Amino acid sequence: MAGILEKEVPAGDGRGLPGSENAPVLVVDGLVVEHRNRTTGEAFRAVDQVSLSVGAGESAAVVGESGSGKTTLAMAVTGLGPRGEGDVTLLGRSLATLGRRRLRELRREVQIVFQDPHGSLDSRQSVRSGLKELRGLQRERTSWIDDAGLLERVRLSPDLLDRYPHQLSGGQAQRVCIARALLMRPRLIVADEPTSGLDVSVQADVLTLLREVRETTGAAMLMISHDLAVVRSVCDTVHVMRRGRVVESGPCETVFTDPSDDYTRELLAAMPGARWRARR
Ligand SMILES: Nc1ncnc2c1ncn2[C@@H]1O[C@H](COP(=O)(O)OP(=O)(O)OP(=O)(O)O)[C@@H](O)[C@H]1O
Repeated sequence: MAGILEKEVPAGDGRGLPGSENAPVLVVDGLVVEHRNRTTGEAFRAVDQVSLSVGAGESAAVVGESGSGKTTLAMAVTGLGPRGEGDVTLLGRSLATLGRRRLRELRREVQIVFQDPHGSLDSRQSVRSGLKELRGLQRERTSWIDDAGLLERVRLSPDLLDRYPHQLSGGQAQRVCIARALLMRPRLIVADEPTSGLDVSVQADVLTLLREVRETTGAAMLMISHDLAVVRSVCDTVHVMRRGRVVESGPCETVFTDPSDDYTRELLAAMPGARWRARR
């Protein structure tokens, strides 16, 4: 199939920011994030000494069962949740050292695709008016493509531009979310369980699309998932999280075929064989 994304996406404004093509886009070093237990009020480490890095054009996954700290980690590195202690470096800049203005500029380089596409879109806005609002926020950065062309890139008909979120299927809504992320030409895409709210029939298409977006834009991707089959189909490296800690990291092929940690083995054993063994 001829890739709709085959045309190159122009570099984002952030190309001028520190961080060469080969330098890691995201480096997390010894990150600790605490929450308070909702019942007892005691602090506990939801993320405990986590270190990882993702380079341009690479895709890293964080996997683990529910409550292992994946979302807390994603929120900390995107600045949407508590930042915690330890260091998060984005495009060569340590988030802790940046003032509010520089932090806001740097955050433009990051786009997040969430699990619930309908919840991510403003129910009062048509697809077109949502895009218009985004363009209004950053005119220069978003002027590289028109709305119809953008939708075509994510294999949606321009006819959908005048629809409201409730008039879109889950798969269509997630494609709109990916289109909105693509419009901003991010250097880092954080995808938090991007297919788990979708029908199985459209999951593979959305994953393929995410992979194409990453390959075409050269963005780095950090994918959060509990689904090892999803991770294996999209990511280069995987970090297995348990109770806030990374218990195993490595290339997907190695971790999935020859895991060194018992917990990873348990996760793999819990997967239906045909699914996680299925290669790209
Ligand atoms: N705002 C919060 N306040 C208190 N505790 C929290 C908060 N957010 C998350 N937690 C707790 O921190 C731990 C890690 O949660 P987190 O959502 O990061 O895990 P997760 O691996 O993403 O889980 P899931 O896959 O279910 O989303 C859990 O015990 C969770 O209950």
